[in-house]
Amino acid sequence: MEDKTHKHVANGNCRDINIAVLGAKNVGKSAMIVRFLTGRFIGDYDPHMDAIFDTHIPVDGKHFTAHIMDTAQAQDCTTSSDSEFKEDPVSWADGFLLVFSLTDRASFTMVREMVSWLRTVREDERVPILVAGNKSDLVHLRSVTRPDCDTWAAEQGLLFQEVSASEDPASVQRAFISLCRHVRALCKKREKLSWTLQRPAVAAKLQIRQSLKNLAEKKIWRTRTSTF
Ligand SMILES: Nc1nc2c(ncn2[C@@H]2O[C@H](COP(=O)(O)OP(=O)(O)OP(=O)(O)O)[C@@H](O)[C@H]2O)c(=O)[nH]1
Repeated sequence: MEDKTHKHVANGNCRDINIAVLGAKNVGKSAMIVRFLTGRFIGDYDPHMDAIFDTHIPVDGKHFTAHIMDTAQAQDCTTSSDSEFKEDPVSWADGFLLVFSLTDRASFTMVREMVSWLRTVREDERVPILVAGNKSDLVHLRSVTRPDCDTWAAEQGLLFQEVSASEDPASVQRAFISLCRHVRALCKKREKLSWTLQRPAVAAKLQIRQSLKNLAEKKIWRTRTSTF
């Protein structure tokens, strides 16, 4: 755990990615993080564990550092103004892994509320979100169906994956990597846009366009006032 105060990639650093893992209690947030970081499934996790873990991972052939925040304390982050985190996960994160349990319908409802809420509170509405339905191994206890998840995810334009932290390590790996890839793609897009806007020719063009717009507005205003 190194630097907890670095800025998210929206501020221009595509080599570091902040991921906040959110969801209801007992859905397997810590289990997924531990599985991703260590490859192991322990079974029981300290429910009061809240931390940021750093790991180096490759995405599309390039290595970068992912900072992963386990929000064990935030049972409902939408009302966590008294959160014990040093960092507010909502403004800190570049991407969100929202976890629910496929055996717990209420946790699915909470994740759906979280998506709407995140899109309201984050200025960049298209903040990357991946929803993971965990505990897919507990087939006999399942209460959230695949069509339920797929339909909702498609409506919302969200990435969705079923995972099992206990039985399917590759599914957990895929979920994290896929979210990181999405964050990086967005970061690269922003980087390219800001580079383009800084080019003198583009800046001059934008300035001319703005001047023409101002002139046109002035002209409309004059025409309107001269009719009185
Ligand atoms: N069968 C099964 N059990 C799981 C899976 N993932 C986690 N669990 C179990 O679910 C329980 C809760 O896991 P945690 O990782 O502590 O859940 P959490 O969301 O971090 O919980 P809080 O810290 O209370 O917010 C533990 O008993 C885990 O062993 C899974 O994929 N399959």
